[in-house]
Amino acid sequence: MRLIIRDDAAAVGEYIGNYIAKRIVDFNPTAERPFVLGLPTGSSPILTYKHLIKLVKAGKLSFKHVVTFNMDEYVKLPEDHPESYHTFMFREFFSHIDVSPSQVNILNGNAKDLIGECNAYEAKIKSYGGIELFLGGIGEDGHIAFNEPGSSLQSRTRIKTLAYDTILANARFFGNDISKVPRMALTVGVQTVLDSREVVVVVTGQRKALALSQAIENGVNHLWTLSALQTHPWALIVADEDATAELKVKTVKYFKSIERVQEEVEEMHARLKDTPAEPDQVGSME
Ligand SMILES: N[C@@H]1[C@@H](O)[C@H](O)[C@@H](COP(=O)(O)O)O[C@@H]1O
Repeated sequence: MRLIIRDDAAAVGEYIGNYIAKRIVDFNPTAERPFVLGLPTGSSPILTYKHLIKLVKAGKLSFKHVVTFNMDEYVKLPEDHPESYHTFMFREFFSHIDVSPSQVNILNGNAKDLIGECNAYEAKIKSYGGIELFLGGIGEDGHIAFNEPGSSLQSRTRIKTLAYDTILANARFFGNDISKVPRMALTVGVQTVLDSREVVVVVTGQRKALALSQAIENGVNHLWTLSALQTHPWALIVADEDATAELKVKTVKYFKSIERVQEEVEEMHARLKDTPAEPDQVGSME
């Protein structure tokens, strides 16, 4: 796992936006071979979405051949409710980029057969050959998507009852009236996230500091479901300084030092690419 630390939430959004854009551009998606991107809601990814929108508007990025799968949706909240995740995604992201709604997948929390809806979602992800990159956020209790504390780390898309902490945290979106916050949601499972080829998680603000330290400094633990990321071969957490408040100095120093080494390696690769090889060097450069 890698941890990248930036000064503030805006710098985190810019970093992740550029990171995802590079992945999509390098993948060179086509209609037959689309880039499959998993996406979250919440306030944390908004600055990433804003940066991606900027890149699309500047003509540097296109979502024409990107297929998206959202992490979760409330159960029995009308799709056009201002706080449904359908409304959120179109308001904050999809309506500003060149993605066709037919390429957008969001769980239907109003489906008659909720279990069937969840199974069909997993099957649809598989039909695309899995998710290339899953972007996620975390709750204050360390949940990823709506995989609340105690969730199976092998869970797949299913119905989940929300933890009281999550209901309290999300009441701010429902006029601070907890009675208006849905009690259940459909969510991808921890294993659904782990199955993607790459996972990138945005963690910003001091209120996420405890969750971040539990997720990376202690063992894999179902009470902090983000910690399952420790078992993923290609996971990246991008945090702001505030979110590192509970980390050990040693942890922060370690991840900052490997970021510097990584940068040096990338610079070296870029230099090698830019320097035309002498004929007698060609063999050794392959
Ligand atoms: N289901 C979502 C999560 O996917 C999100 O990560 C979390 C954090 O939200 P915020 O980024 O607003 O703190 O909120 C909800 O619980």
